[in-house]
Amino acid sequence: MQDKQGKLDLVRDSIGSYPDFPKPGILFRDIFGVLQNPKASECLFELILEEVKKLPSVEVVVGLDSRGFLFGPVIALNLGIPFVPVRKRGKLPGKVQQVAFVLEYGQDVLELQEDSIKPGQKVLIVDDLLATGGTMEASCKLITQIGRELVGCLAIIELIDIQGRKKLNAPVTSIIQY
Ligand SMILES: O=P(O)(O)OC[C@H]1O[C@H](OP(=O)(O)OP(=O)(O)O)[C@H](O)[C@@H]1O
Ligand SMILES: Nc1ncnc2[nH]cnc12
Repeated sequence: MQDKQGKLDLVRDSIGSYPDFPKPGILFRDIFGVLQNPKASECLFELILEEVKKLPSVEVVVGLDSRGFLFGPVIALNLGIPFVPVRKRGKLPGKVQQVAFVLEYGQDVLELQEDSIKPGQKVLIVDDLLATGGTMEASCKLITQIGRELVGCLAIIELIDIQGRKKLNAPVTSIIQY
């Protein structure tokens, strides 16, 4: 049984770092390095669940396309609550709500199925990484656009210098900070 600092160290040491990917000047933090190491993966999920259980009554976990899908369903399963995806444009069937958001080059659209979250349900948004916060901010807008209550945002990795959390009107939790 490892203590909290031991778990954090193992997870941090397992995150890959790739300079100049996918373009010059970006230091890419690769969460898949953690999932390739079962012990690190176990430690990460323990750390995540410890944080999530501090939040007030989460009733739905929303995961962001695509790396949020690696964590959201496991969190939801552990809490015994539904998992709902936010996807990039054109991937979800049925009636969807849309939010456009600005990326470094150009823009994209995120979508959420309208009937996926019931009125009054409290929502936690989960993604692997918070950088500019553009993706998380657009996802927060989707939740409030359909009139649902956002209780928190969880990013496994937070790039703190970029200050993406300033864009978000909900409590932000992260596990590993760079
Ligand atoms: O805070 P931001 O500046 O918005 O960046 C964070 C987002 O960027 C990455 O996703 P990406 O768009 O690369 O898509 P992917 O998860 O499908 O690889 C990451 O998984 C977050 O979703
Ligand atoms: N530096 C980074 N590493 C991995 N994913 C990212 N998404 C946005 N910035 C990123």
